Amino acid sequence: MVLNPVISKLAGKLVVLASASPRRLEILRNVGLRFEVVPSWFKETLDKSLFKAPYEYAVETAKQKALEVARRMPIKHLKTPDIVIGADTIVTVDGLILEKPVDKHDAYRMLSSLSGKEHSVYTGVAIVLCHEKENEEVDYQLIQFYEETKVKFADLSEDMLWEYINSGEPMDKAGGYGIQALGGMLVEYVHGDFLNVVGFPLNHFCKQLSLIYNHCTSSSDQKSESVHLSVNGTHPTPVLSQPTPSVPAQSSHGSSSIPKPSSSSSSQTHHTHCSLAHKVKRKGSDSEVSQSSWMLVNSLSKHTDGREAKLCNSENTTSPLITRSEQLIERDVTEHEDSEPRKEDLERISELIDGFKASKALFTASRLRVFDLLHRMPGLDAAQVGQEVKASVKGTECLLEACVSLGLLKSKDRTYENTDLATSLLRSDSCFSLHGHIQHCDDTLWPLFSHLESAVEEGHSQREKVFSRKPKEDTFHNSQEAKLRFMNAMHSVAKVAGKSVATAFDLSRYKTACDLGGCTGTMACELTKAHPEMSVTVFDLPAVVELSERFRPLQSNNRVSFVAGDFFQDELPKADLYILARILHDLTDEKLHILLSKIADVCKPGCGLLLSEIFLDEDRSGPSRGLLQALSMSEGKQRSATEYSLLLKSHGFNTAQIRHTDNLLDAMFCIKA
Ligand SMILES: O=c1[nH]cc([C@@H]2O[C@H](COP(=O)(O)OP(=O)(O)OP(=O)(O)O)[C@@H](O)[C@H]2O)c(=O)[nH]1
Repeated sequence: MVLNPVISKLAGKLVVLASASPRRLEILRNVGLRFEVVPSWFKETLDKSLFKAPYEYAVETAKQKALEVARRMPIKHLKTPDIVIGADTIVTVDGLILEKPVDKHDAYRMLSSLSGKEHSVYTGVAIVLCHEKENEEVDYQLIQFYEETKVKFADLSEDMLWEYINSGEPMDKAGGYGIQALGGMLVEYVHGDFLNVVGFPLNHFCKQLSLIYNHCTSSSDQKSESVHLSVNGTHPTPVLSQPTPSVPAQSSHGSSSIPKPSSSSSSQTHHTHCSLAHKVKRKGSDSEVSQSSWMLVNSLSKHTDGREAKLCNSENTTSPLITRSEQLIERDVTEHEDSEPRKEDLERISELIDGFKASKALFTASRLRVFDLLHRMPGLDAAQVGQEVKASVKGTECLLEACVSLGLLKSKDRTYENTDLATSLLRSDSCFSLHGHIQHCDDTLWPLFSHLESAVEEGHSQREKVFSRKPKEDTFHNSQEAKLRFMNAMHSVAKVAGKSVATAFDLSRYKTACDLGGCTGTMACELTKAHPEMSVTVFDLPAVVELSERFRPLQSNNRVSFVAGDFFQDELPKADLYILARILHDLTDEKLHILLSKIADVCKPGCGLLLSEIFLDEDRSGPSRGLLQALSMSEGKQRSATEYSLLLKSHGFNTAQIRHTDNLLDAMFCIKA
């Protein structure tokens, strides 16, 4: 990229944005940066009174967000990113730090305190460079900075304030406003980087990147300190995990290649303070070293030997760290070709090879209701189980032993009982039973996957061949039993994932919702539980609505009602929030646009859309449950959060928040512009 060559230096690196903010995603995506989004799980609860200046709080929060993801990824995602970017935006006025409002009254408190005044917006940014070493340990280097922008609000009348609050825009935004949208109308002037207010100081970020990749200063100018990461199980915790209040900012920094900020006053157009100081404890010494620098570079290492890693040296304009990692990769390749296979590689491959056997053992035990039986009668031996489930003793014994090895059953003196996992998820009558989903996998997906080779060769689903029915015929043209099985599968997934989706966002402003294709009403029920003032209409095909009566005693709730209809053909029920859970991934592009256009037509500005699907990683490298599902899908396709976001944007819905729930389904909340 000519405009900013440093962006292209990141090509080929695994860059991760540790943020759920759709604005940060858009700002970075717009300049051509390719990255994955892994929102941080760090809770923004640092004690603000520990920080001398507000920007220190923002920088520390950004650092904790980025480090949490940098540490989690090798363990949970089984890959180590090259760079993790974290950010935190705050507003300060009258000595107070304002973050995102928790409810409408909080938004009112914030916005009325900003009315008619100038305030500062700080975004703290942390860039964590991860360097995987030969022994699979990871070195972390940390670069932190912040940007300040001054914003002046006009005087806001009560009517204006409440109209703005009721638009729903303030809720997920620092200080309770979005300068890029309706909130822009409240602003008299902006002094400084506009994008910094929106959530990411792009210009400053690019400067820092070029400092890392292009213009390294000498190692003596750019000191880096080793910080010991104490290893606690698989979650190393840095010694500096607590906020470390800094000494006052210093502006001078040797021969740093980034110009010093000009002295700032409240009327300056660009505030770029970057002097931070942290106290780092050296291994083997109790002395605390204060470091104040234009850019703070800490090398955080899991090593306990106190070795220092330098980011740059004077002879070499590229970071020796990067050169070293490239050398490592080269050597690794040759070593792996010649040497014996590694134990963990063999284990991984065996696990994959045997995966289908494990699935089928689970499906069979589930179909024979082994988990129900052992819940009622724990401590049976193989002969007793065989007798109860009408199966051979020999076969039952093999199945039970296999289930023990898979962690589904426990055995003692050749008798069997359920593990906690089986009790909670595998019994057919447990609250979070996945029994219906497992049966669907066995009845429908298993046969489809045995024709995977032809599906891949021919590029389309093998449903017709496998179930001898025309592709246009869907599940609901089949027997009552098939319909019920399908509904059971949907029901069980919605039971397990429903609460995470329903509670992912503050939807309290919406009083009427409509769950399109809401099946048995499980998600609707979870939404009414999470939002006591909300009523939800489940809109689904007449056959589904009729059969859903069988599930109703499970979720008796007078705020959930059912309307029969076809969302492609019939008028949609009126609502101010529409829910699309596990619908879009299964539709062709054409159907998808028909449906989204229909929703957009009935939505007024401010109406919400709650989307729930599996969101693929931005580079489509996972999660495998999403990618494996795609192998048996008939019409649609799996998408990343960004792809869904752009799709919805093309129908006038702006993404307000995205949640990777860590449950079976992720969630996205959009607002009609
Ligand atoms: O004018 C605007 N001001 C601020 C925003 C958005 O506000 C949030 C700030 O919150 P935070 O920094 O905590 O980030 P989160 O959204 O919670 O995401 P993380 O996962 O990174 O914690 C941020 O989204 C700004 O974009 C705005 O949109 N306009």
